[in-house]
Amino acid sequence: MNGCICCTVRGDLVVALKKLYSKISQFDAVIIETTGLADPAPVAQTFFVDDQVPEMYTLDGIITVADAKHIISRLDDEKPQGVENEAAEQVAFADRILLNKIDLVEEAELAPIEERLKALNPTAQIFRCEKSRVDPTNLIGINAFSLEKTLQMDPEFLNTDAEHEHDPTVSSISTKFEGFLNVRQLDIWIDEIIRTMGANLFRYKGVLSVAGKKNKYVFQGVGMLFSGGFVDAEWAEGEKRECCFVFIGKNLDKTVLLEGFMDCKCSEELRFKIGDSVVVRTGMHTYAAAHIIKLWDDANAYRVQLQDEEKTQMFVPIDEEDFVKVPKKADGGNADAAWDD
Ligand SMILES: Nc1nc2c(ncn2[C@@H]2O[C@H](COP(=O)(O)OP(=O)(O)OP(=O)(O)O)[C@@H](O)[C@H]2O)c(=O)[nH]1
Repeated sequence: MNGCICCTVRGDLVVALKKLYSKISQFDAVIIETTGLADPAPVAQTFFVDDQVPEMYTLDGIITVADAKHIISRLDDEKPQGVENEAAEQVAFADRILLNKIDLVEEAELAPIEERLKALNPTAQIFRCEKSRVDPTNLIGINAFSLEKTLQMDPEFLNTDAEHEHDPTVSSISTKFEGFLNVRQLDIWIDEIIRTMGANLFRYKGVLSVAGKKNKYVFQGVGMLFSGGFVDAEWAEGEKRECCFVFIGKNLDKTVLLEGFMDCKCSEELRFKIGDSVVVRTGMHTYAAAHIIKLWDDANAYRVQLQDEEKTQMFVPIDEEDFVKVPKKADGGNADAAWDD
């Protein structure tokens, strides 16, 4: 179910664990992956305070994955009064810590990061890794969770009435629409929001239906690190083409994010056809007369050939007046004149 695993813990999670138990012969263990914003305590508590769950399952261990590039900023986050720092909680509750993405920081930065983690949790073993590649025998079947140790750290651990508050400044925004998106416009937009709000973007991801392309496009990022690309999965015949995204972060400007994403929506139908004479923007203040030679080329709306001696070819990424126009007839296709207004 959607929502916060730590808040719905006495509901959905317990029901799911009990249902799974009836199929226990078909699996070895249950791995619960919380979001980075979950409080681990109530999740772990489930294995001790429910009437039946403790007889069905043993809590083997809590593994926390820390992003080497971002963990210090998350630990330094100032939280509103009464709100726990989730990153600190997750580190403190861990039996094993994967210090992941070590390729994104200098080697010399790792030791101070580990010191910071050890200050919060002196006993958890730390594994430096990339792409979380760690021998699974270090993580599963380790019998590492200790109730005694946990109660020393958090005497209220077994108190089922304890409430926890989430940071109200952290939220998520998601939306989807049916149709197509211009991925070149998305690149421009993502660049801009990374510049303006990147530090507050904890996680963002989406699956997009790109105009002119058969394959699905997946974009995702953490903070200012964005990646996106076509994946090895085509839109199936008859499958509804749609675009969806989610942003999770702090002080999100939901209107800006929604409007920016919707601005990338486009029609697969283009205004011009192959052979049409147009005027295209070639730089900030430069324009040139051209002919359309290809539609939807490498996710760009057009490929055009300029009417210069070299017959230069270029992409026109977006089918909008700012990028490509009908030449003004009176000027006989004078490129500069097309942008006079
Ligand atoms: N450079 C680098 N990137 C990594 C590493 N590990 C994961 N990533 C990238 O980080 C992004 C998030 O990876 P996920 O494994 O989906 O992380 P997650 O936190 O479980 O993501 P969600 O649960 O989907 O929020 C992806 O783009 C990964 O390719 C790493 O060691 N180095």
